Amino acid sequence: MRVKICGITKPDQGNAIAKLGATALGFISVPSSPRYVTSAQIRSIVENLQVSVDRIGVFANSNIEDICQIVDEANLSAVQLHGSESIEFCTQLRQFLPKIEIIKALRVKTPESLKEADTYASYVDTLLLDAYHPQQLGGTGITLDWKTLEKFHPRYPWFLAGGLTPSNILDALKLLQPTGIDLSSGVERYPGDKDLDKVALLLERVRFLNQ
Ligand SMILES: O=C(O)c1ccccc1N[C@@H]1O[C@H](COP(=O)(O)O)[C@@H](O)[C@H]1O
Repeated sequence: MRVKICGITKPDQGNAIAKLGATALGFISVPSSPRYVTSAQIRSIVENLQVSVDRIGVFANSNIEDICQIVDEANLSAVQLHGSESIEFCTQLRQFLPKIEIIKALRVKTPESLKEADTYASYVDTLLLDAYHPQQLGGTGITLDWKTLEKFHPRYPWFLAGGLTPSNILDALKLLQPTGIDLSSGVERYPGDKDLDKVALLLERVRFLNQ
C-alpha cells in the first residue's frame, strides 16, 4: 500500500518520515495554504532525503507553465491536481510531463463524484478522493463519508484522503480497499509541522493490517 504524508515543510521531517517507511511525500504548491512551500524549499527537502520516495507536488488551478517549472526545479516525480482541473487540462499536462505521475484529486460531495472519478481515470495515472469543504480546498481534517465509497472498487489506482489519522486508519481500511492513503493534518502538531510519533504509529498500524 502506498502511504503519502502530505504538507511537508521541513527537511529533517521529510527525511525522518521517508526513513520511517512512508512511500510518498507531498509538498503544497498552493500559495493560500498554511503548508505552502516554494520550489526552492521543496528542492532543499528533496536533496536532504536519504531514501527513495515519491515526491508529489500538490497544485490547485495552476497553469501548465508554472507546474512544469516547479516539477523541474524541485525534482518532483508526481503532481496532484487538487482544484477544478478539467480532463482537457490533464490531457494537455500529460503532453508536457510524459514521465511524471498525474494524480487527479476529487472532493467527494455526493455519490456522483465517484462517476466523475471514472471519467478521469483514462486520462490520469491515479485518482485521489478527498472530503468536500465549501471554502477550503484541502488539508481540512474532514473525514469522507466512507459509506459513500463502500461499493467503490475501481480497477484504477486511487488514494483515500480526508481526515485520516492513526486512530481511524484501521476502521477506514477495514471498510475500503484503496491502493494508497494520504494524510496531512491527522499527523501534525500544527499546519506544516508533522508529528513524527503520529506518523510512526500510523505506519505501524498499516503494516499490522498488511502482514
Ligand atoms: O494541505 C493543504 O493545505 C492543501 C491545500 C490545498 C489543496 C490540498 C491540500 N492538502 C490535501 O488535502 C488532503 C487531505 O488532508 P487532511 O488529511 O484532511 O488534512 C490531502 O490529499 C492533501 O494533499
